[in-house]
Amino acid sequence: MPTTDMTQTEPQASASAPPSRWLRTFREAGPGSALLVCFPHAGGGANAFSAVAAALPEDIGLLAVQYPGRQDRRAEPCAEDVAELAEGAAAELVAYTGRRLFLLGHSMGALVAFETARLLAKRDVVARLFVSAARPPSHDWQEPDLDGLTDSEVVTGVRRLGGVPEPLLDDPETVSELVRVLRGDHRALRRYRAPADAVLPIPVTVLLAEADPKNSASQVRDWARHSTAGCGLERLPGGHFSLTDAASPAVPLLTRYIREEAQPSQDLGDALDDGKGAAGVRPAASAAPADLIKEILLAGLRGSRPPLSTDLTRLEDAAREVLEPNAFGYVSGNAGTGVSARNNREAFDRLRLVPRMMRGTARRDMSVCLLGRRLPSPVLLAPVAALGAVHPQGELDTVRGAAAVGLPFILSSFASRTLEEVAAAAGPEPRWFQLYLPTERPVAESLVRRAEASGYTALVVTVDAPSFGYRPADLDAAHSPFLQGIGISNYTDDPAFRATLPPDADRLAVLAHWAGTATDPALTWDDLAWLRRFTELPVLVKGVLHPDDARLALEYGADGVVVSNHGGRQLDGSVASLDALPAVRAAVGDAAPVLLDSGVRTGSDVLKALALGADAVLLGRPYVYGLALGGQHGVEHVLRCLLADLDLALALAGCACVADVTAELVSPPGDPGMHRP
Ligand SMILES: Cc1cc2nc3c(=O)[nH]c(=O)nc-3n(C[C@H](O)[C@H](O)[C@H](O)COP(=O)(O)O)c2cc1C
Repeated sequence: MPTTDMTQTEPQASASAPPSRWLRTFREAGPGSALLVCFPHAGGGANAFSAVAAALPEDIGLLAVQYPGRQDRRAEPCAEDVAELAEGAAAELVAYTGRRLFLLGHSMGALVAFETARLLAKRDVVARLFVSAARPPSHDWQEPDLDGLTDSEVVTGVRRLGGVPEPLLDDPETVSELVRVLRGDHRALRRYRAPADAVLPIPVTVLLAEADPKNSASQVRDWARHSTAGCGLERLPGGHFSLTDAASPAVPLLTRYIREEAQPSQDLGDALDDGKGAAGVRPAASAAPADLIKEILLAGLRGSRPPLSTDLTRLEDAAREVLEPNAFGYVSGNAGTGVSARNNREAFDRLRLVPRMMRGTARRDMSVCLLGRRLPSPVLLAPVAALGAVHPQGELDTVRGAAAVGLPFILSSFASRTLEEVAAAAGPEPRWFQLYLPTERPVAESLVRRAEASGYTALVVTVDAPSFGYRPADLDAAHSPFLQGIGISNYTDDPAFRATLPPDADRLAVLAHWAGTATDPALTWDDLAWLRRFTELPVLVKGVLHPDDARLALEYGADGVVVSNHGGRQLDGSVASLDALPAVRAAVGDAAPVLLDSGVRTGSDVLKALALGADAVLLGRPYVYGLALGGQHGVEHVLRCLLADLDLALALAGCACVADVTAELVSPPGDPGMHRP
């Protein structure tokens, strides 16, 4: 039960601010400066934010919303619903168009701030929404009906959460006022229902206090479903009222976000940069990938840190915090004992690089030519099914993030958005389509024709999944995103697929039919030859580990192969892709491209794969975790980090371009890490 704070002093009236019904100005902070706009909890008033205002640095202004029915608006009745509060605040915030607004809502205030941000979305004034001690709008908050409780029962709830000094709770007048306001606010809160389309185009940061009895990481994770621009979690010490405590532990964090996003000062950027152009927070179009390092460090001087770790191996743990457990199990899970996935990492870790010095690597070219097209770097995004289980914008945010960096996204057959929707989101950037050959040939043909018509420039036929692997993480939870209908969008409206269904098929019948036909355990190489005959698109065969399979793939018409053990998700005890790579490359020769995935996490991993004969690599789970943590921006962050790491690794290894990365780069004979083809 949110509580009130009726003890604090009034904000200073600002000489420049117009008289306002809804907004109290704690500090204007000068024209053009960023403004933090605070929305109080149920029972609370604008003054709840006086400690935050006092602790914020002077370059950030602070306004707090005053709801009717309390403090200087005591004479007015409390609002009937959250929408009324949001409309009041938004109507006055419009006057601040031209400033960068950061909305901060505490407890019930988070819903009001969220609805206010929705109302202001078209005006593009709100840079970020911070929500504290609050469950997502789509959740039932399960607040008690205070009209059915006695005053002393209400006060017991207030005591449990803290936030009101104990002596005030012994004062009958304060208690009666507090209970009146709380009852009014709770009526508005209980009436609130998030609209179905309640998604913001701005990033959201969730502030979660470690000892908040009302909110846990699992209860707040669905905030991610309400933003298309990414959602991150920040932890605070303390309880439900940690944000507004006198110690204000959130202030350094709020300051960092606001300074980073409130139009960085060009002068400062110029002064700090060593004369080669301003280093803003966003990358310059012409910047080398490794310039990301300079950008991050310069932004650090302005008080900001990257929103996600630059160590991509740490994103799995971070994603565990924000993903619903079944979704996390689906993405992170492996086949059986997980040894195949461990083999992948062990193979990368075992191999040693022997860098060369003094080779003039000031300018590097990471581009590669693949299937007749030049790509900016030897990295693609691996096909991953059902990305809608990870983020509401799933494949759309992924392809947008990939397009921002210029890397091709390989769309899975089992996507949660149709291949046409994804093509539209990709714009002119390259995209490939991964095909699971279904039992029904007309369905395969229809999918391929649609991919051709939608501008996909290559097909990746996955052959290591005649059935899904034995994955205890999914089985223990008796969970699969597909059973919820996530990941079958390419089929449900496909005319050839629909033609194979009985006319009266209900949802379950559609799912059962899809599950029984979407992959084909009876496939042989002849099926590849059939595919080859009816499409002009280049075809790569994914999931090859044995050199003879690589030879057969080419013999039956493939244009290249992807060495992969599916990230360790199919056959338990499988050889690592990296260990299988040299023999596959030897079998294929120089005639066709060989790509590799499974276990790639760093720039040095990419270098090792290139040194052992790969033309390019596919990145798997790291970008999926980026998607979970930050939508499109999360994907972009992961890709930019990997490319910066790779660019730097090339320089440090003495390679000016990808062609310079040869078997000579891996450790010499006699070393236990020796892996030359
Ligand atoms: C959740 C998940 C779903 C996947 N879905 C597909 C798929 O639909 N088609 C496919 O060919 N590979 C799929 N893969 C395998 C990836 O394409 C890739 O081979 C693997 O993720 C690489 O390993 P890594 O995650 O260790 O980088 C999936 C992998 C994951 C983690």
